[in-house]
Amino acid sequence: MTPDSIRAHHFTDPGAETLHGFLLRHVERIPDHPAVVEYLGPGRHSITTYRQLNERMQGYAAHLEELGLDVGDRVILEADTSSESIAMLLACSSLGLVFIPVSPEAPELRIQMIAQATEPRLYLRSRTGIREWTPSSGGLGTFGPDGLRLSRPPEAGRRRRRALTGTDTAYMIFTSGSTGQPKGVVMSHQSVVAFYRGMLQYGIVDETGRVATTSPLQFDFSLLDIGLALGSGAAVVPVPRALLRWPRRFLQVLSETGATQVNGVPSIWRQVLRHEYDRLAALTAVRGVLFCGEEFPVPELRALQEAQPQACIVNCYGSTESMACSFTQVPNPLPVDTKVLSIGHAHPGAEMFIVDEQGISLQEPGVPGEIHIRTPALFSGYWADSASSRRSLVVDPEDPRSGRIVLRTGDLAYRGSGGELYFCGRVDSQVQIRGNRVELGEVERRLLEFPGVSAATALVVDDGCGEVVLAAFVVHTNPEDGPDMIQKFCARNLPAYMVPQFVECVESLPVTSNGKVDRAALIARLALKD
Ligand SMILES: Nc1ncnc2c1ncn2[C@@H]1O[C@H](COS(=O)(=O)NC(=O)C[C@H](N)c2ccccc2)[C@@H](O)[C@H]1O
Repeated sequence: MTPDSIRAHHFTDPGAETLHGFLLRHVERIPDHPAVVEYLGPGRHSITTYRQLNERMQGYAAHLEELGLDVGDRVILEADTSSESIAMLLACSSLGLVFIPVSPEAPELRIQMIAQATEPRLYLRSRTGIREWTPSSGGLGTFGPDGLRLSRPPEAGRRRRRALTGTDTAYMIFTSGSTGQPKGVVMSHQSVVAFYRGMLQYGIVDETGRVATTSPLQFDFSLLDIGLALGSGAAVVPVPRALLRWPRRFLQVLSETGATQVNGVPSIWRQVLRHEYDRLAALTAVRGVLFCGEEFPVPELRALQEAQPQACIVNCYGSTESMACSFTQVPNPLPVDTKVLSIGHAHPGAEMFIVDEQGISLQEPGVPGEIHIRTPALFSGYWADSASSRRSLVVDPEDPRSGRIVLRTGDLAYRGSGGELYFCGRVDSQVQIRGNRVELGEVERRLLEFPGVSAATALVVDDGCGEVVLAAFVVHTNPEDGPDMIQKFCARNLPAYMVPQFVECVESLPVTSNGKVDRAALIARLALKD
């Protein structure tokens, strides 16, 4: 029986796999090593060491601990990635508080929806925040380098839990809701640590690494970046969101902070490749690039490889429900006939497999099936939505009697000759056009073969008369080749029902807050054209 007097200070069972335990495991060994390198403007950046990060976390945790919050209580963190927000998420983790990152740029309605759904005990905003709106109930505060300031304490609560276990929730990420109501992906400590352990076996960065992170904290890509850096004894380099859309400034941040690894969705490279190719090529300190979230258009990927021949480019596939799944190095140079990138095999400790509509596992090359993932990094479920959880967390179709749960991804892939997988769209992105089943990705890949097209998005809209219209938006560098040239090219290379009836050349594709192509915005633009 452990007397209370020697109970762990932060209610953490020493044996538990916890997020804060994992991310701070190098503190004792390299206390004076850079943990976070923050760009402050031309010629200025600040360094937070592992010791300083740990001290700031302990300071935040000591203040939070006085508030009578309990394991499992929710804390909304409105912040971008910074040394403070990392220290704050670690502090929450050390007390078993569930942090829910939301972007300072997130629409008010989205934050209100998340607050209403999760009933947070505390709403914390980084000191640099400018939002006027605040939740009407629960504790309220801001945090910065000088600590946590509460403008409204949380209602008094009573601690019921005795210790934090690995199955307790570390964080919740709300999906973008691009395909319906945003869902809260509930991630346990042991799942996120299991994912980190799998990822770190690739040795993507070493202790000299500086990992530039370009995703909003509300997108779990940022949590991958933080885990990749701190788990490797390297440093996190947050790229200020406001500079990301200015190619020259984006590259200046990378150059002045000494970034060696640049992580982000494909769209972060689009304007850089178009307008600052030479400055990108001058960035010789970059040793690696990792992208995820959607397919990287092959013409743009080739341009990135040419500008950064020394960089190892990794295609990271996965969904928030298991954080990510596979890390596949892009061949350098890409073979000339490359149409689709491999998403390879799952990280060590996990396994991807594909099944047909009957749930039969597919081994033969070239036959598409739905990706399922066996992994210890599974999410716990969607917050307050057991029906959706049951659709994603299913018994292993290859061994249903075992009761073993796997992730059903909703993604389609087929096997290559070596058993590796090739992503080929989402189950729900299969559309019927005049009675024919069409994979929109196949139309996009064909559009990308037209000379000068660097990015393309195909989608279907209802023409109001019960028919669907196949439309395409393309980023195209030879403006004299108009949409009709592209349509003729498609007509020569695709069956008639796959030829976009509407093609528009655009300077850039709209992106969501997470940096993915914003298909809803494109559909809305089409609707306005009627
Ligand atoms: N490399 C890909 N090629 C092609 N389609 C993809 C790819 N990575 C995802 N996707 C797509 O994006 C979906 C997941 O979307 S998501 O839930 O918003 N999560 C993410 O996109 C980020 C994901 N959690 C993550 C975070 C950190 C590293 C890797 C992956 C997947 O189901 C795929 O459809």
